Amino acid sequence: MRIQLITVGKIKEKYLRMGVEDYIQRITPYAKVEVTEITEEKGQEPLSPAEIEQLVTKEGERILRALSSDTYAMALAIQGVAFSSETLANHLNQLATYGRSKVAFIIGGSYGLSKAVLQRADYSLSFSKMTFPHQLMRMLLLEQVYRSFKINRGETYHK
Ligand SMILES: C[S@@+](CC[C@H](N)C(=O)[O-])C[C@H]1O[C@@H](n2cnc3c(N)ncnc32)[C@H](O)[C@@H]1O
Repeated sequence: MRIQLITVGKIKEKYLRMGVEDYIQRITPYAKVEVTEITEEKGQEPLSPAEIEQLVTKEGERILRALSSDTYAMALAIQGVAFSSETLANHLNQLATYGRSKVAFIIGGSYGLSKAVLQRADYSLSFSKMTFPHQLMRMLLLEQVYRSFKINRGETYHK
């Protein structure tokens, strides 16, 4: 399986960069991980709703360009569907079974994901109703993807 992680913006904190690298290394025996960092749009704060919409739309256009048409896309969105770790593991397993070998996870920037990206996504996945910073979200997601592979292989991992 090829996992593409599409994220808006870069990771600035060293400890998060190290955590992300660590989980990518751990996932590598199970899947190839490719990170696509989309340039974050900047605006003069405070932004009006129209300016936010414009900014998110521009980021969304870049995200859509980074997604190939045969990629199964999972958007990370607070308002999406909340999965258990087992459900995510099963979802990835099903995709592999049905030959969907390219899976992208998309993490938005400070203002979230555009409507076009949410419409293109095959699924919207929520990690809870809480808002997490996008840099931390990247590490949390990779940990859950790693956990999925461990669950699917029946391998032991921390509870
Ligand atoms: C700082 S958040 C954006 C907050 C923005 N107000 C929104 O409603 O999307 C940055 C990105 O992290 C991801 N994210 C943050 N919290 C999340 C959660 N609880 N579940 C799923 N994704 C989350 C989403 O992809 C979001 O676009």
